[in-house]
Amino acid sequence: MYKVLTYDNIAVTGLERLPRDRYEVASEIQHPDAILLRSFDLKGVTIPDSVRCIGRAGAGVNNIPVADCSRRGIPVFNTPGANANAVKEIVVAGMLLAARHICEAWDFTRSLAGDDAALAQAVERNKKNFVGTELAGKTLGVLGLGAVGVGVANAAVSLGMNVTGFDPALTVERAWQLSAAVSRAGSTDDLIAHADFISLHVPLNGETRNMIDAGRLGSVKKGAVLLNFSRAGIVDEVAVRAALEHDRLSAYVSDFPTARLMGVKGTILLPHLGASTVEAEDNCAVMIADQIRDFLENGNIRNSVNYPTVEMPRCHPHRIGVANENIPNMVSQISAALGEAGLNILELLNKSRGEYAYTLIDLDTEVPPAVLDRIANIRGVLSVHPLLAHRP
Ligand SMILES: NC(=O)C1=CN([C@@H]2O[C@H](COP(=O)(O)OP(=O)(O)OC[C@H]3O[C@@H](n4cnc5c(N)ncnc54)[C@H](O)[C@@H]3O)[C@@H](O)[C@H]2O)C=CC1
Ligand SMILES: O=C(O)CCC(=O)C(=O)O
Repeated sequence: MYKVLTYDNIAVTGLERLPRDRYEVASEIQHPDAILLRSFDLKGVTIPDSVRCIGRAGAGVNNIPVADCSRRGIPVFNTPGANANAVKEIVVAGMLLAARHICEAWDFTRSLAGDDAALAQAVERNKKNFVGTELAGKTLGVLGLGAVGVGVANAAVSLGMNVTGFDPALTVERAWQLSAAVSRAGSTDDLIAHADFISLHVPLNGETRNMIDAGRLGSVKKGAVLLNFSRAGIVDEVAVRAALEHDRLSAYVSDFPTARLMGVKGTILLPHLGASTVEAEDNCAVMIADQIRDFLENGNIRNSVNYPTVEMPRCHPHRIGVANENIPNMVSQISAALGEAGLNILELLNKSRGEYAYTLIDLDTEVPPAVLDRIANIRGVLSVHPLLAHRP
């Protein structure tokens, strides 16, 4: 049986892709082969030696110690684009909440009492306090044109907004998806200085932490709206608070409430709801379950954030997967260990990505444990796993 340890709620539709006669899936389990999670912070957890892969049902992997996993030969998978539509829709909602003062207006309405005539009178007398602005004709700046950013940019174009975007590593695939009406900002600073609405869609990493800081907030258009459905750490919240208090920003719409921003005028804080739709949860769970299953059973790697894509059709019963450092002589040493044991290689696929590489090898017979040990002890080999067509 394969053992899968889950953190967070993973949609049943996805878990059902792991057949119960071959997979034990539980939130408490000894010696797991795989870990399946959403936003649970795995950084403070000791990952057992038995773990062969980690699956993130979602996009962001800042909750996973990816560098450590890489060094241990553990691929980390995510589900690119699987929840992007859900986030796109909530960002549009966020712009409307801010532009039309819907939260304050709703609070006001809920405070009313009386008969219909009294309600109508209070409504008509007070609605002037909630006059908003329309999105059409305003400029939206989208920072990060990945799965979510492109969706947000295109939706805003269809709402009549002028949209500008910036992404120094825009992929060809995303460029094809992006509306031709979206203009290219010259830089992050350029985007921030000219937008009425600024929406952040970059991953949280060393480069993006606190990228929206006091300096940048000092250059926003007065009364701009900042939307953060990416991660709290992308903004310097002390600077955001000051920008709200000095009316530099009229609103900060964020999916990540933090103590410093609670109750601050102009904040609209949501409980990390971006991907919380039935559709997104199903999409992410199905995609990640399929990916970890294909890895555990066939060694195939698809949508890993730290190892190369390596996919080889399964035509032979005996296969091993080897993760190794991307250094000279690895494949020759691995094939020598197999050859010297009298094992014949039928197919071999080796791919590298940065400092790491991964090799799939199909053989004519099963690889004995002593040979697996010998491969595991080659300097630079990080993990080696037999991939049985049918695990007992
Ligand atoms: N609130 C929620 O529930 C959700 C939040 N997210 C967050 O949104 C982020 C983006 O998600 P996706 O669009 O699916 O990821 P993605 O990987 O498709 O797109 C991220 C884009 O950001 C770009 N980028 C990276 N550094 C940049 C920089 N310094 N300046 C400009 N662009 C930069 C990348 O080139 C890439 O195109 C995730 O990393 C996650 O943190 C994602 C899904 C749900
Ligand atoms: O699983 C969730 O609800 C959070 C989704 C998210 O933040 C992501 O995909 O990066």
